[in-house]
Amino acid sequence: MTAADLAGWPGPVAHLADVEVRRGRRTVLHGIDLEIAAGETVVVLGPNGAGKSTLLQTLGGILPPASGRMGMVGRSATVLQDAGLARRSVRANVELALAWWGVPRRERRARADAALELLRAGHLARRPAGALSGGERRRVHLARGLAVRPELLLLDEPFAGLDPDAHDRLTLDLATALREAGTAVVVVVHERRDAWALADRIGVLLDGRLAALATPDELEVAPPTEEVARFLGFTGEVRLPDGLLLAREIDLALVPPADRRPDDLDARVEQVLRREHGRRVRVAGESCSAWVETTADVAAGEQVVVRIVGGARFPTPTIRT
Ligand SMILES: Nc1ncnc2c1ncn2[C@@H]1O[C@H](COP(=O)(O)OP(=O)(O)OP(=O)(O)O)[C@@H](O)[C@H]1O
Repeated sequence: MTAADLAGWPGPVAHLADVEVRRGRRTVLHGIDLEIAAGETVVVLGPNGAGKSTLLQTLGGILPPASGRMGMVGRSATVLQDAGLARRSVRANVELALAWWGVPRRERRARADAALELLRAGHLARRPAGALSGGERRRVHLARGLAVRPELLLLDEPFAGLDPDAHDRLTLDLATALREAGTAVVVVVHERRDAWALADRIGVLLDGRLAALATPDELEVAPPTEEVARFLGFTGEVRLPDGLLLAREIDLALVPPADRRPDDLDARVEQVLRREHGRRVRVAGESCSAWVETTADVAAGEQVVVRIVGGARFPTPTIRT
């Protein structure tokens, strides 16, 4: 099936239903339910060893499920972060991929150039592939993946190993390129901010299970479980009369004691870490233990007043010590 056959097709480009995947005798993915809609970007986040690469390999048809159902419309293309390039020009490398995918010779050059442009790598077309920086090489790989116009593009850690500026630029350019190309994509990333920058939906993979699958807005407001919330950075804990609040640094604020309200919390500053702007302050009190982002000039040992301005609420308290 080709992309043309998909026009007007309402269903997902790929779906997994109750899929289990084994590696050797170990089950590394359990009960995975996932549908990827045409044009959608699904970002997969999870700690090391959670099964992210295994999920990509399953979607790519490399690792068949041991049980469950899996369906795919058309073809998938996988872009590995450290795959090699042929010792030819950048454009020739993209054209090679197109040839391999059966694209007629007369179409290859225009499609290669368009894909390179999409990744802001048009100026690299005539460069030898061996003479690229890490960030440039990554763009060429991604252009190659987009040029073949797969029904589903699979990206495994596209930003790994880039310096912070190259990382930020590529995140932005990839988000734009994916929107313009309209290709359905599943991307594994390590950093939460990349997930938020790219995703239509985010899947959180914990210990081989899809512990959450939701839009960035939904996940930010209401992570489904404590485990997911903690993984997403809601690591501060506040004991409430009716449950537990898990909080990110920005969900709590230090307020001047004179402004104290009845719901505010008393705490003591335990640690102060400078950052480029402001400070991260570790506070602990009778009912809270958390990091708070602040511009206030506080020192370890000081008593402070903490206000709750966000966070995720859970009914059953399970404070860890
Ligand atoms: N070839 C293999 N044979 C057996 N077990 C494997 C193999 N590759 C991975 N595993 C195991 O499967 C589990 C999932 O690995 P996977 O590489 O999918 O995780 P990941 O989330 O991509 O991790 P990372 O973030 O470290 O890349 C891990 O426990 C890993 O040890």
